[in-house]
Amino acid sequence: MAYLLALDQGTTSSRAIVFDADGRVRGLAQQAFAQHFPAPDRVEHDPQDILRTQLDCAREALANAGVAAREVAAIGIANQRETTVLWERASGRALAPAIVWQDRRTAVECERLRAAGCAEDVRARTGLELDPYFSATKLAWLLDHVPDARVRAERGELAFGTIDSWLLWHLSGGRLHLTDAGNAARTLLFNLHTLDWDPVLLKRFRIPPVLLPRVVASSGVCGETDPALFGAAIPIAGIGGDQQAATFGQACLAPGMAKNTYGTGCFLLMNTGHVPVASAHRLLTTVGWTGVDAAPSYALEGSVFMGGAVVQWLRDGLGLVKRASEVEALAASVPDSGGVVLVPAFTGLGAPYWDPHARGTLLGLSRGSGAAHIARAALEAIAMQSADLVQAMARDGAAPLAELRVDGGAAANDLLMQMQADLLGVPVLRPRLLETTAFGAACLAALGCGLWKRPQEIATHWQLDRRFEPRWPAARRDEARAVWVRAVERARAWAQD
Ligand SMILES: Nc1ncnc2c1ncn2[C@@H]1O[C@H](COP(=O)(O)OP(=O)(O)O)[C@@H](O)[C@H]1O
Ligand SMILES: O=P(O)(O)OC[C@H](O)CO
Repeated sequence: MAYLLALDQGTTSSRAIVFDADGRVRGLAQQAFAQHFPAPDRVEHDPQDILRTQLDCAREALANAGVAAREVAAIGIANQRETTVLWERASGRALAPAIVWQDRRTAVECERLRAAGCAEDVRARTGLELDPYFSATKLAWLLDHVPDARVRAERGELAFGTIDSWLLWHLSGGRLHLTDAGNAARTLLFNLHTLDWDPVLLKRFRIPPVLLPRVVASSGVCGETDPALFGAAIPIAGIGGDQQAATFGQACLAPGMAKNTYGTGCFLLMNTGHVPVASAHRLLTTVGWTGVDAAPSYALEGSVFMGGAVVQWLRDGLGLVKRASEVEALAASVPDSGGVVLVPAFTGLGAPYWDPHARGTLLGLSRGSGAAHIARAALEAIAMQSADLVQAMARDGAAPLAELRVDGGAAANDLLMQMQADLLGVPVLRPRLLETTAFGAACLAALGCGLWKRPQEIATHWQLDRRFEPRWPAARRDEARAVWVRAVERARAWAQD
C-alpha cells in the first residue's frame, strides 16, 4: 500500500495527516504554537516554532499510522498564506519573526501607495487589494527594519518565502527555494496573467528579485526530503495555499463550485475555471492550482479576518464559554439575539469592505441582553460576513450559487451552519472529513506523483455528513441583511484617527 503525507501548516497549529491511497485517514497529529502580539496591530510567529511543530507532527502522524517513510509515495504541503519569512541562505536561520497575514503594521504604507494612485494597477496585475494582508509590504518592512537586511538581500545572501517556501527549504536541507503559483499569487508581487513575478511590482514595493523563490506547479514532483529527516527521502509532489488546497479537497473542480472554510478567519473560494475573473466588488482574483490540467485554475475569493476567532474571543476575552464547542448550546438557549448585533471588525474588515480602520462594534444592547444573546450575535456575524461574500460574487456576475461546501473547525457548529443556509437561501453541505485542507494537499501530491491519474478521483472520496436546507423566506433574509448592513456602517472607519 502506498501512502500520502499531508502537512497542513495553519495559523494557530501545525497538523499532519497520513492518508492511504483510497483517501482514508490513517494517522493524524496536531500541535498548537505560540501567537505573539507585540503591539495592537502586530501578529507574529516564530518561524522555528512553525518548523519544529510541523516536523514533529509529520513524524507523529507517521508513527500513529504505523507507516515508514519509504512507504510514503509523496508529501503534499498546505500552508497559511501571505505570512512572510526572511532568512539567511547560508544558515537557514530566520532573521526576524514571521509577519503573520493578520498583521496590520503596514496599513500606513498601503495608504501611502493608494494615495499615490497605485491601487488600480496593482489590482489589474495581481487580482488583489492594496492591503497589509498580503506579503509585499510585510517583506519591505522587514528589509527596512532588520539591520543590514536590504544590503544583504541585494548581495544575494537572503531568501524570502511564504510558509510553503520556508518548509520546503528546511524539508530539503536547504536545496529547494520554491513556491507554487497559488501561494505566489498572494504576495502582491506576482502577475496573474503572465504567471510570473512582476518586475513593475518588484520595483514599486522595493523588493530585490534575487530574494524570490522559483515558481513551480502546485501538483507535480518538485524535489524530495532530506533523508535524515524521516529515515528515507520522500518525494514532494503537492504545494497549495491552505484555502486553495481546501477548495481542491472539497472537489470544487468545476466552475461555479464554492467552499467556505470556517477557521480563524472565513475564506470563501469559488472556482472560475481557467480564466481569471476580475471582481468589480472588491473580491480577490487568485490562482487556484497549476499542474492539474493543462491550464491553471483560478478562483474568486472573499477573505473574512474574524471567523472562528470571534468564538475564541467569547472564550478567552469575555469568558462566556470554557470551550469553543460550548458556544452552540449557549447561543441556542435563546430564540434570537434579541436585537444584539456584533460586527467583529477587531482587526479591521476584509472583503468586500477592506477597511483596516473598522473596529469591533456591539450594537442593540438592552437591559434584557445577556451572554446568550451575545453568543448568538457572534455566530450570526460569522454567517453574515460570509453572506456578504456570496452577495459580492453574485454582483460580480458569478453563476448563482447552487450549494456551499463547508469545512474548518467552526463548521462543526450545526446552529451556525443552519444560520448560513438560512441567510444564503442555498443548501450548506458538510463533508464527513472536515480536514479538507490536508486532504487537498494529499490530492495535489497523489496526482503530482502519479498515484492518482485523474482529478475526478477526488470527487469519489468526498462523502456527505450533513446537508443544511435553507428555511427562511426571502423577506426574512432581506430584513436580517438590512440590519447587518446598518451595523457594518457603524463599525467602519472607527479607528481612522
Ligand atoms: N463548535 C464550534 N463552534 C464555533 N466555533 C468553533 C467551534 N469549534 C471550533 N471553533 C472555532 O474554530 C477555529 C478553529 O478552527 P481551525 O479550522 O482549527 O482553525 P485554523 O486552521 O485557522 O487554526 C477557532 O477559531 C475556534 O474558535
Ligand atoms: O490558517 P488558516 O486556516 O486560518 O488560513 C489562513 C489563510 O491562508 C490566510 O490567508
